[in-house]
Amino acid sequence: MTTKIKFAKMHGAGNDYIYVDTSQYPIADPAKKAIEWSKFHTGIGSDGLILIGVSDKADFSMRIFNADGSEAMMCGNGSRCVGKYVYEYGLTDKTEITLDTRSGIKILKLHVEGKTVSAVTVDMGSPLETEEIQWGGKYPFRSTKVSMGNPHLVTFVEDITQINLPEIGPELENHPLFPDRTNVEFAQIVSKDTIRMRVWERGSGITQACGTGACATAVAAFINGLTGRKSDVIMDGGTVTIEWDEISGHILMTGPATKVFDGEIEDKY
Ligand SMILES: N[C@@H](CCC[C@H](N)C(=O)O)C(=O)O
Repeated sequence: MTTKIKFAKMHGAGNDYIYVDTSQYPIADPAKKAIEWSKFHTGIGSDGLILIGVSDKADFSMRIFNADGSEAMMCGNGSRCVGKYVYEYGLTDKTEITLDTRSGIKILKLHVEGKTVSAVTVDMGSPLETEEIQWGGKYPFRSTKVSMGNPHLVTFVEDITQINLPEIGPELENHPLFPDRTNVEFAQIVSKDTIRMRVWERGSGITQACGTGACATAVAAFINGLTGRKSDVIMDGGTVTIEWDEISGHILMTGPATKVFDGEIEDKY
């Protein structure tokens, strides 16, 4: 059988996903569709698939599938785009939205200009665990593990241009220390409130940006005394601002959300 699925292609700082409103277009096998549709030559082309749905605990729900079909716990850039989607497609007129994710309920604050959402601030909750790793041998650096609901490994280096991310990214993603694999960030401190970061994402490879990765990087920078509580994280596709609130202990991520195009694709099952 074949049905037609309407979707939106959106990106947050260049981190691009296919967004489907499952209240209108249920997807039977999202892991399979994420693999098929994410392919650049034979699919739509994306870093993965995001499903927007209903929730009995929050205004909306979000599920995120990487380009390899694995389901992740959370997506920072995706959550901002979900905020833009539900407002601009008329699913809500609220500018403060609760979002049910596999890593808990997140609060989105929409920055609206006219009828358009230009940016979104997401309360990402508290970082769950942090741990320092002193590598030896092949890896001449120290890294910080940070969980933002999903796992990250952040390494600060003097010169980020010297990092061969296509080689070291998958090695660290699949290192035996991380049985569930990990997202891998390399970062360079630019100033007390600015960080340059590149990412190898678990399940998607090099992406232009990673919201949870930016949060993890800002957390690792602060706990290592490299920055203050608020910093801009500059990634290949754009910049997000991360603030670790001293009173709540929560991470606030502010950044852009952009629609690229609307489309329709046949779902054969
Ligand atoms: N790009 C996302 C994170 C997507 C999930 C990640 N690859 C994982 O497997 O944990 C973001 O913006 O946070």
